[in-house]
Formats: sequence, structure tokens, C-alpha cells
Amino acid sequence: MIEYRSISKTFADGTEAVSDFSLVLPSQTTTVFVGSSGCGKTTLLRMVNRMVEPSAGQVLIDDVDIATRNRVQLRRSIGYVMQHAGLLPHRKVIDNVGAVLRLNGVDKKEARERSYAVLETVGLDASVATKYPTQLSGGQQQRVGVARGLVTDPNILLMDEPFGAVDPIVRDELQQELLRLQRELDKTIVFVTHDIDEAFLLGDQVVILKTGGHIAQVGSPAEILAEPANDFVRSFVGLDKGHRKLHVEDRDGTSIVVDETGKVTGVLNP
Ligand SMILES: Nc1ncnc2c1ncn2[C@@H]1O[C@H](COP(=O)(O)OP(=O)(O)OP(=O)(O)O)[C@@H](O)[C@H]1O
Repeated sequence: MIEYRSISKTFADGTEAVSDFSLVLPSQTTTVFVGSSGCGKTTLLRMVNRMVEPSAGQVLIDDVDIATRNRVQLRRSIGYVMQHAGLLPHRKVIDNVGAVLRLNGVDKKEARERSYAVLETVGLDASVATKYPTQLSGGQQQRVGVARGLVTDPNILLMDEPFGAVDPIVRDELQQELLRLQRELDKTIVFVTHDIDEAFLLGDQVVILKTGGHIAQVGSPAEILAEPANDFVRSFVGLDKGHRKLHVEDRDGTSIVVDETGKVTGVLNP
């Protein structure tokens, strides 16, 4: 469980990115921070692995204040997937994936074996392992980025707009892959996006943010869609434009919420 307790962040230039933010992110679920540019999503995400230190308040993981933990060890114990994959261009895929294992002291042979295994987990053929990142498609690079985030088998995976830079078809594929992975791996995922459809598809808990990290609404996709808290949320999720007339369909025993265009917007809790 991740808990933000009255977190604020003011940067050195005086920008107040997050103000008095409190929230619990339950274990083994996906929480999505969604909101427009500059509302504080990335700042909130990076406070979980101490890439950003709060100006006030605490972040707790399993009831331990992370300020008391060694910063480097904490960072290496949490998976991090960023936009554009962030791969090192001069290192082969397999070495990009295994880099954190090596930093953690895992020997070369084991690091390779685990890296090959996690490439398979994210649906990549072993033949990509010896290629350089620029020899891969954007979608493949993102998969490598996810593999790198998962290679240490972390409990927590932070994902910062990981699918923002790929075309819509590849994006759909990657989203479905992530849903499959989450069913298999049961990580605590914190996911940042500005795309409300992506948030509703992937999130168990969706946090709609306004500037300053202010929560406009938090809830499951179905809860938000059924009872938008205010006009801001109504407009943000497109209800004000007459979109999102929803119905529920049964797919293989799971109740899926589908909008009038046929797009899946969420899954009802079993
Ligand atoms: N290092 C920094 N120094 C000063 N201001 C910063 C810094 N990092 C972020 N900010 C500011 O803090 C606010 C929140 O930024 P943040 O990156 O968290 O937003 P975001 O919601 O992730 O935006 P985006 O979707 O554009 O990535 C913005 O006004 C941003 O300009």
C-alpha cells in the first residue's frame, strides 16, 4: 500500500506543483493519475521513489515513511517506466533490461537469464535481445521499457505516460498487454496519463487531478462515470458532450462497461 499524507511540493522557483495531497493507493491494484498538462501528475509519481522529495508531508509504503529509507535502494526496488522508454542507445536491449540487476549485484549470467525471461513476459521475441534500441519499433522499445521496469520483480511499478508516444493501434496493443500482465503479476501500479480513456481502461482507482495536484474526483471508472462529482469532472470525462452513454456487456464472465462507440471504458468490480 502506498499512502500520501498531506503532501506538498514547491519547486525552487516557487512553483507549487502539489498542495496538501492525501490518498491511499491499495496494493496490487492500478491507480491512474489523470489530468491536463502541469497538474502535478509526474511530481506525485516521482515522490514514490524519491526522485522528487516533498516540501511537506509524508509518503508511506506499507506504513513505512520512505524518507527513512535509503534513497538509492528505494529507487532500485521500484520499477519505473517512462515515456519514450528512456533506453540507453549505445547498449543492447538485453543490457538495458538487466542494468538494474547488475547494479543490485546480480551476477552477469543470472542477470541475462532473468532479462531474457522478462522479455518473454512482455511479449518480445528473444531475437530483439542483441539489437540496439534504435533498431526496434516504438512499440517494441516501450515493451523493452516495461521489461526493464519489471526485471527486478518489484512490488511497485511506476509508469509515466508510457504509451504516450506511440501510434493509436500500437497503444491499444500495449494497453491490452498491460492488462494481461497485471492479471498475471498483481503489481501495485501507479500510472500517469492525460488520456481519460486510457485511465478508465487501465485504472482500478482513477484520480482526476486539477492544477496543484488537487483531486477533482477519485473512484473506480464506473463510480466516476455513474456519479461525476462536479462540472469539471463531467466535462473532463466527456459526459457534458453527450458522449459515454454506457451499457454493460458480459465478456467471458466479466462485466465490461462499454460506451456508445463500442469502446471499453471500464470493468465492473466482481
Ligand atoms: N523541476 C521543476 N522546477 C520547477 N517547476 C517544476 C519542476 N518540475 C515540474 N514543475 C512544475 O510543476 C507543475 C507540475 O508539473 P508536473 O510535471 O508534475 O505536471 P504533469 O501533470 O505531469 O504535466 P505533464 O502532463 O505536462 O507532464 C508544472 O507547473 C511544472 O511546470
